[in-house]
Amino acid sequence: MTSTPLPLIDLSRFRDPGADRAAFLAELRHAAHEVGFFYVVGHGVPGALTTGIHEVAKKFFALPLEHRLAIENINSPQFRGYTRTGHEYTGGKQDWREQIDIGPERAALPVTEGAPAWQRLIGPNQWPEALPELRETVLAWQDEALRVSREVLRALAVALGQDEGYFDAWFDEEASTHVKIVRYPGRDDTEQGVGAHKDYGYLALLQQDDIGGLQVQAQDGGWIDATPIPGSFVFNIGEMLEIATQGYLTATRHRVISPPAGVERFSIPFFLGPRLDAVVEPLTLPAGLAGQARGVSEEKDNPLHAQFGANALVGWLRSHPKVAERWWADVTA
Ligand SMILES: O=C(O)CCC(=O)C(=O)O
Ligand SMILES: [Fe+2]
Repeated sequence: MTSTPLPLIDLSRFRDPGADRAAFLAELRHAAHEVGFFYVVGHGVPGALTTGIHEVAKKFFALPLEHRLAIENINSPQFRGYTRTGHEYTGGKQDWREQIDIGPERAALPVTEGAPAWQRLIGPNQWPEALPELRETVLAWQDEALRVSREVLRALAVALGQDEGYFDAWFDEEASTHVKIVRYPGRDDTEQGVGAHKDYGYLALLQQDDIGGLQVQAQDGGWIDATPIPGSFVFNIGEMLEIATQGYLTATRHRVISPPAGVERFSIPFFLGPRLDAVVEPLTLPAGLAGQARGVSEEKDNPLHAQFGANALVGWLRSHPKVAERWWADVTA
């Protein structure tokens, strides 16, 4: 275990005419290239909203199991809704967390012959009737998480020598957003809260409480604690940015160690990806950076797909075998 702290980026410096923009961009580029994980402050998200979603998350997981199961994800071909503790798998091993998955609210498309399988990821969410305030709080938080992540992505585009709007072309109305509301119950027997993995979109933003447990893999293979910093979000690079930059940025592996027995941890990750139909192309890096691109990682158990819908679908199928078995047997076969 290493205790090197992750870099901290003050995002307000990106638009501040009084700030040293070149220094800001160099720091951001360094954080994203060297570590792939960094804290973001100066994001402008009201404290009332971050506190509000934490409170509503606590209320949801305190509901009787039958109310949580009323929105179980097994009802949803789109993997939306509630996952019970122990029903999610990472690296082939059971994770120890319960969660709600929420995506863009859309009607499911009619299934047509020859349509790509990932189209079936488009569809409605499941919201708990027993806790109506969850929906409005999550939607308000999701708007802010989207705003902040797109701002980070614009700053990254500039730091990579592109126009600020470079990535905007990959969004339109179909921007892929995904919110998870997670509770890690404490345990002492094994440590996997969520196993080591990479995130598959462009960027992930994480709101975590003050318990800790998130760890980031350093380039030397050691694990760095992403110790909670109040008022910050933790950001990390996903696989689509690794593909877009040919490994100048890499999707960094991370995991969560379960809190000890009797302690619970809440976290709210938000994933920003391109449109499901986007095929992410390599961007042209400035000469000074291109030489530092490490190439796209080739792992037997996790081949990366430039077609985002396919990449996302593989991730869902791997994590939720019960939903896969019920709704996706034709694809997994
Ligand atoms: O809960 C956390 O701290 C991280 C969760 C995570 O990495 C994920 O859900 O992809
Ligand atoms: Fe993750």
